[in-house]
Amino acid sequence: MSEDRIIAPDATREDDAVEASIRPKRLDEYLGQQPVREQMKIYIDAAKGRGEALDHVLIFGPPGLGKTTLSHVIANELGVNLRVTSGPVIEKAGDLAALLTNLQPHDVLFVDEIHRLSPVVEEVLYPAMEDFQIDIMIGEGPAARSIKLDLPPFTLIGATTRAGLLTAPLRDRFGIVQRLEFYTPEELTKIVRRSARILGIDCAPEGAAGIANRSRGTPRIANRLLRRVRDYAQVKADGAITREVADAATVMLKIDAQGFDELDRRLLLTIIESFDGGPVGVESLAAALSEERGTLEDVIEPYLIQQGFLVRTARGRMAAAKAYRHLGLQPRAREADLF
Ligand SMILES: Nc1ncnc2c1ncn2[C@@H]1O[C@H](COP(=O)(O)OP(=O)(O)OP(=O)(O)O)[C@@H](O)[C@H]1O
Ligand SMILES: [Mg+2]
Repeated sequence: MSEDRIIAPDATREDDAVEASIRPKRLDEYLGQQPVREQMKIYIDAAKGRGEALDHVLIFGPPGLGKTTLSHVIANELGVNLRVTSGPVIEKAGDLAALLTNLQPHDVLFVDEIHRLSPVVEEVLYPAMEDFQIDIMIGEGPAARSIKLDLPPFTLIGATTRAGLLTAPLRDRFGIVQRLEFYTPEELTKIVRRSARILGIDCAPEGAAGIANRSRGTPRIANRLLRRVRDYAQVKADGAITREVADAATVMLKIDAQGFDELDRRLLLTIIESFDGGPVGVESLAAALSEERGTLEDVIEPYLIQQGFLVRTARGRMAAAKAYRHLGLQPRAREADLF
């Protein structure tokens, strides 16, 4: 299996280093996401049974939920090569053509951040996905001519943090669309225990649960927290991760019982204190927090919304009554009634 190295924006160097050992390789190691797993198993078995390439797959969901991992798992289960690239890396139509013409039949081409493909490159992708053909221009000026190339049947897997960022014609060309959801604490507990086992970390079930509860529903955060709590256990305790050690370590890391960090709390507090509870537009909120709008929308908000602390309305973001209570504040009558 050959693959190029990818570094996701939110994955640190250390994440990448341990990634290789703990990243699930088979579908039965891919924990949680039950509907996605069940469906993908059927589609994969069916494609293999017919001896065809799997239909193109679009995977979307917030950072760290397992989009890249799932694409590796799919290629492994299909028993084919995985070629990895990303939207911003493919600058010219020729770059994409080179990637596509080098594929073996039934290979998977994984395009991370597929919403960031340039329009010119996207145009080349349409016939490639639909008819396994590309039109490329040879030469320049009056001598330029277009030639049609046949491609081997392949599977494109596209990943994006939000499906809404994709153009409609691109989205329509994916036969399989999977949306990843935040993981439950039980699912994350299983993931933490599996990672601890692989990394040789002594972690009690309650310790794993303590870590899972504070991981914002996200496996990448759970695995990262596990390593930080291990450090704490090694220096401040006897190396074993118990519930007490997990609690004490996460307090040190300023992660609260909800799994919120300082930025989460600052966002809620800003809406409440600077914008009177909202509604406040995302641009104003991003400016007040000195954060990028994209970071707010992709990384911070989804979990706060899913947990019912933040509400997205037509007129902007509002803090829910839960947010006031969590911060030890009194909800106004309006929030108390509404949410
Ligand atoms: N279903 C799962 N079961 C077990 N571990 C998982 C699962 N999904 C993800 N992980 C772990 O979480 C880490 C992060 O997952 P991954 O890199 O696939 O996220 P991503 O959705 O591609 O994030 P990004 O949007 O930043 O690219 C992986 O290294 C993997 O170990
Ligand atoms: Mg990824």
